[in-house]
Amino acid sequence: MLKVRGLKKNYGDFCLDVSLEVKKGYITGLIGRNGAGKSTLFKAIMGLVKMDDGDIEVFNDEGFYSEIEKKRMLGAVFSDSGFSQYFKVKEIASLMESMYPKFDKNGFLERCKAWELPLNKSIKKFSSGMIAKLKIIAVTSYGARLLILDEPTAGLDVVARRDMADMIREYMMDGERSVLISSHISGDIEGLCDDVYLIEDGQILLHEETDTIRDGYGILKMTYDQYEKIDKEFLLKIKKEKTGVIALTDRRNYYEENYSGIVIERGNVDDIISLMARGDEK
Ligand SMILES: Nc1ncnc2c1ncn2[C@@H]1O[C@H](COP(=O)(O)OP(=O)(O)OP(=O)(O)O)[C@@H](O)[C@H]1O
Repeated sequence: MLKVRGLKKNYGDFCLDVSLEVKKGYITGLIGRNGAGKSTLFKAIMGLVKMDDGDIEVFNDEGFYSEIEKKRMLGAVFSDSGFSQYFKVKEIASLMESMYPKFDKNGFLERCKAWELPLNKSIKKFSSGMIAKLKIIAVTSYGARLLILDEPTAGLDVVARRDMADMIREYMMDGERSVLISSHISGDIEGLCDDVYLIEDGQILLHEETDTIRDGYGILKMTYDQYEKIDKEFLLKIKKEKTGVIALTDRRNYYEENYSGIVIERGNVDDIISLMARGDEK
């Protein structure tokens, strides 16, 4: 669905250098801290930022589509752009109907009502959470086959975040669509995505299927003595602390089977990010 190869963009000291792929039927997550390069990558994919080098293929393995068709099949949500503040939801519906042949106007208005967005109020009076909801309803209403969602959960409360995740899952139901979604709230990504890229300082540090992270990765908590004796072959990163050593592995089972005296936890995406980004080589 989407292939990014060797995309490079320099902003002074910051250098983005990324390759990634989003497969058909996949929700792919991009997790990274503030300033990691998520928005720059997404804007480059949408053609809003000029790349210094690299190659981006969208829908190339899906058959032949004209450039206008490709644009209609691609939907994006950015936190710093959206509809004019002076529009009302009803006016946005009419505008989108004129722009997108496959726009589902009734479905759009129904979902706005279900999410308690007033149809006749200018969106200038909407809260940031209401605007975030409106954007996601809009982008999933015109038959786009690939969504690029840059921190779509920013500004949403816990309930609205769950609603949004449900809406994305519903959008994915036909199996022919894909989503690339960024967040620095890894909880959002963990429950939703099929695979995850971890970005730090413009570089991809890790790419894994979420099932592999859940089933294979683990955090080992050891004394210095235990660390000295342990087989380090499957340790990815370590962090030395006053009380002992914490290590990240992608072969949790191996250590569970062979080192019963060591504390081994499953670890969530946050733990893994923190060790991948801040840990040392073993
Ligand atoms: N137009 C620009 N001109 C100069 N530097 C820029 C520009 N856009 C982004 N940058 C720099 O590129 C780096 C990556 O920024 P980017 O917005 O892509 O990060 P991000 O991961 O989306 O961060 P956040 O989570 O805070 O939105 C930052 O150092 C930022 O200052």
